[in-house]
Amino acid sequence: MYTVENADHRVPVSVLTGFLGAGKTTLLNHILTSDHGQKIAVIVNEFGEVGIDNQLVVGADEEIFEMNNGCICCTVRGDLIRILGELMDAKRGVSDRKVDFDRIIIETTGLADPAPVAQTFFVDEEMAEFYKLDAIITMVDAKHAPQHLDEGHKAQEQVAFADVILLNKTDLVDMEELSKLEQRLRTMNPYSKIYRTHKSNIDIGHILAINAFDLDKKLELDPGFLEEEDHDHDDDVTSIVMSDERPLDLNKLEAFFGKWLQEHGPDTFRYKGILNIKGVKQRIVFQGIHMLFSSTPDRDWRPDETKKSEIVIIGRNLNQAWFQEQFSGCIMDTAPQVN
Ligand SMILES: Nc1nc2c(ncn2[C@@H]2O[C@H](COP(=O)(O)OP(=O)(O)OP(=O)(O)O)[C@@H](O)[C@H]2O)c(=O)[nH]1
Repeated sequence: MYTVENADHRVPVSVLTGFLGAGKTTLLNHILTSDHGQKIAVIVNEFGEVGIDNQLVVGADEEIFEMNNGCICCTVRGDLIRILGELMDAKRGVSDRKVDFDRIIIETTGLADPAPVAQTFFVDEEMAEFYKLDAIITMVDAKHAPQHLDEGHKAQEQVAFADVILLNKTDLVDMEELSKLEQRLRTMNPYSKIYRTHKSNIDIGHILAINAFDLDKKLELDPGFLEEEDHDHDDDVTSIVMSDERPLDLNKLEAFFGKWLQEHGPDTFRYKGILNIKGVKQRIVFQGIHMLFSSTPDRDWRPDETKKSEIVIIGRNLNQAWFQEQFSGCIMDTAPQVN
């Protein structure tokens, strides 16, 4: 269980993930050469002996830290924590080395599972106090994505975890293919923002300092998501959206969450929600990654807004009927609340 408070003083971290060759290094170069006026420390994880990516990254002012001996998500997570720890000490001035930076970007290998990387910032208390996970940015290669998604769990997971998806290499496919792919991505992950890019060219404001992990942020679902239909693909990664305006029963909800985490935690990659709980004047916001779950009271419901619970779950082989039944079981048997 984690809570996030006084988020503002912490150093934001962006995690850049994506399929092999999708354009991560191109994006990194775009960020580092843009006129953003920030000092960025970059942690590059290259799978293999030689960190070729390091040589391709431009920008002399930035500090590049390299992790070489394996994939960031498994063997080197300790290495990631070590580097983050060293950077923290260097910024605090408690080590011989002085490095100043305003934010960190971690470029992961195309094979990395984003979950353990994201979890690092919640599980380790010292990390959580110093760093704040800003967003997971996933690069998707418009040309090869359909094949990658058909073939691999990892590609699907990277889409599942994304807060922002950059649909890159738009020059290599026609509009119809692009729209079809975008729809497929949206079905897998309805709450990420999707931008189409060529050569990873994107307004930096769309990807940095977006606070995607902030608990008090309103749940932002793509408004067109529910209306569109394209069920050509049998992706194991899918999403479930549940909502209701009637208040929820807290005790039943706790039982539901208990069962959820115990029985379905490994399958639910990311979830977010806003809850309208009977007798509670604030909105309750919650989110989680697998079994790491947190919920906190947010602002009061405003008199002019409709109180509404809304839950989005992204995961693998989700049992939609089970989730819907459990959620429905938490609804108090009353008419919708009128403000
Ligand atoms: N046609 C086309 N090529 C692109 C685009 N964006 C990047 N590329 C090229 O695609 C290749 C791979 O780009 P990178 O930025 O190295 O991709 P990456 O995700 O860092 O690759 P890995 O580190 O191997 O996973 C390079 O040759 C880029 O110049 C694009 O929008 N269109």
